[in-house]
This record gives sequence, C-alpha cells and structure tokens, in this order.
Amino acid sequence: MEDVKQKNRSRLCSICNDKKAALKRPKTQEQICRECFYSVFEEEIHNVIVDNKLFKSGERVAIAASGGKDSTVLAYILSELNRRHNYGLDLFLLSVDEGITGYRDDSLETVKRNEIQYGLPLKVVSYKDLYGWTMDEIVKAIGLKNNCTFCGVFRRQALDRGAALMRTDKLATGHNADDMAETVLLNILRGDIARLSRCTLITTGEDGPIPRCKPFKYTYEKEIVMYAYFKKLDYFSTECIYSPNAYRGFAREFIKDLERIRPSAILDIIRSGENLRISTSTKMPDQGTCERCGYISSQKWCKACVLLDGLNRGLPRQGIGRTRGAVLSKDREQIRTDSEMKGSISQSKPCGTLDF
Ligand SMILES: Nc1ncnc2c1ncn2[C@@H]1O[C@H](COP(=O)(O)OP(=O)(O)OP(=O)(O)O)[C@@H](O)[C@H]1O
Repeated sequence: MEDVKQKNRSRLCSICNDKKAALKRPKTQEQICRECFYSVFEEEIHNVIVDNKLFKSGERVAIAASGGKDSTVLAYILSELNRRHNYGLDLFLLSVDEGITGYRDDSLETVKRNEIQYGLPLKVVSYKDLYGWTMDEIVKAIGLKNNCTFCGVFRRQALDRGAALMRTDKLATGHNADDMAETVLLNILRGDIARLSRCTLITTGEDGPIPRCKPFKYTYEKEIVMYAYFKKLDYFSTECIYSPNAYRGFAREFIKDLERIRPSAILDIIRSGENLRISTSTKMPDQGTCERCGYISSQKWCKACVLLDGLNRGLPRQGIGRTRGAVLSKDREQIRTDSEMKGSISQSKPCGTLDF
C-alpha cells in the first residue's frame, strides 16, 4: 500500500508537486508537468539574457530565422519575454534565401507564417541578389562536395548585410547548447586554437558592425524540440537536400551518444571550452577589412570574395580547403539525421558553421 502511494507521489511534478508529471526533462532528468516545463525553460533563457546582458532597452534586434525549430522557438520566446519582462526591444525576423529549391523555398513559407503569427516584420535577403548565384547553381558548378563551404560563408555575410539594411543593433541566432558543444569538440579535433578560444562566446563581433548573440547557448536541443512540439509551434523540419555526410556529423553523433549516458555532457563540454586558457604564443588572426567589398576579414580578400571570384571565373574550387592559421577557411559541412523524439517530431539541420 505504501509502495503504491509512493509510486503515485513520484508521478507528480517534482517542481510544483501538484500536477501529474508529463515529461522527463532532458537536461536534468526531472519528471515535471508541462506548465512547469514551460516556465523553467523560459525562465532559464530569460536568466541567460539578463546575466549576459545580451540586449539593451531600445535596441533593434534581428532574429536570424530559417524556419527551423531553433530559430522558430527563438522568435516565439524572444517576443514573449520582450513583452513579459519589458526588454524594450524592437524585434524583426531576418531570413536568408540561399536558393535551394525544395528546401529553403518551403522553409521560407514557414517564416512568412511566423511573421504573421508572432507579429514580427520579416526581411528576406537572397544569395541571388547579393552574389548573383543561387545554391542550386553553385551545386551545379561545384558538385555536392564542399558546397556547404559556400553556403556557410555566404550566409554569414548575408545575415550581416541584411541586418545592416534593417539598421539593427544586434543579430540573435538559434544556435543551441548541442551546436555549441559540437563546435568545441570540432575545434579541438581540428586543432583550431584561434576558433576554440572564442567559439563559446555568447556574443561575438562586438568590435564589428553588428554583434551576434546566442540566447540558446545553454539550451538543449531536445528541450527546444519538446517546447516547439508541446506549444504546437509552426516550424519546418526537413533536412537540407545538399547536406553531405561529413566530419561534423560524426561529432554530433558522438555528443548524442555521450548525452544518452550522461545528460550533463553537453553542458560540461561547453564549460570546458569556456574555461580553456589559450597559450599566449598562439597566433591570433588580425582583423581587417576586405579590400574588395569592405567586409571584415583577416586576409586581403574576405572568404566570400575569394569564393565568388572563383565561381565567376569558372574556378569554383578556388578558396576551398584548409589554410592553417587562417580563420575563414574551414569546411562547414555537416549531417544531421537524428530524430530525437518519438512520434512526429523530427529534427533537421542544414549546414553547421564553426564560427557563426
Ligand atoms: N537561411 C537562414 N536564414 C536566417 N537565419 C539562418 C538561416 N540558416 C541558419 N540561420 C541561423 O543560424 C542558426 C543555426 O543554423 P543551423 O544551420 O545550425 O540550423 P539549425 O540548428 O537547424 O537551426 P534552425 O532549427 O533554426 O534551422 C539558426 O538557428 C538561425 O538562427
């Protein structure tokens, strides 16, 4: 009898001790009810925003919106928290249309619906307008291998250009804790000390035109998926048709395996990255501006100009590959095929970026 009572009690939410537990929280393994999940999830993100002073009142903030689960949840949560806690932010959605038929055109339809659902104005910038090439055309020229390098480099700059057009003060991206842990691990595996030293920063580019921040730096991907699912948010969950099987995919799988055995592994890897002390003899790149387009670059020409020049001259392989010590010359390929939750929830990931 006592056992049965105990069992019934243990099914109660371990936070409110009142409602029935509806889920096991991936980050802490606590059995909690939906309402408590919403509130701890939202409160944790609010605390990250406040503790790290991510925004200032009156700022115009562009949310980089791909239509995927992370940026959709980010758009929803930021607009909620902005209202609830009076952040005083002017929020916008900014999407990059890479020109990938059957993938980005569909996910952009989701962002257009989000624009109406959340009342956030949307700006779309396209590779075709900015560079004269769509990803479909680039893949035709270069093939599937290495196409993520073009996409990652162009997207990074496209987001900056879009944010500048919108006169925003900051750009917020949906990178989550899993992305962050994966990036730490990849930088270790690649011996990229320059990137390793700054890949765990929650805000980057503060010396550049538009700083970028990652409010989901400590938020587990599984929890983002759960939140989107329970809140019935409208997001797009198909994998990029050009996403190849690459090194990043293995790092991702490795982290997922670690998480299964020890859920704190993701946070532990991030903390390790944050606490690394980089030797003072490590050569750091000097930040300058591209002689061609004026965009920030540690080389004479920025990576986007090098790649674009190669494409336009019929030498699409120009600028592909690794230059030791150079910051902007990494493969940004990755695969993600995991479907983390039971039922209809599936996750997708187009191209990962090592240094967003
Ligand atoms: N086409 C795009 N337009 C605008 N922002 C983008 C685009 N692609 C990626 N981003 C931004 O970069 C973040 C990380 O992108 P990544 O390619 O790693 O996809 P992801 O982790 O699956 O994120 P999401 O679920 O939001 O698509 C996204 O959350 C989003 O903020």
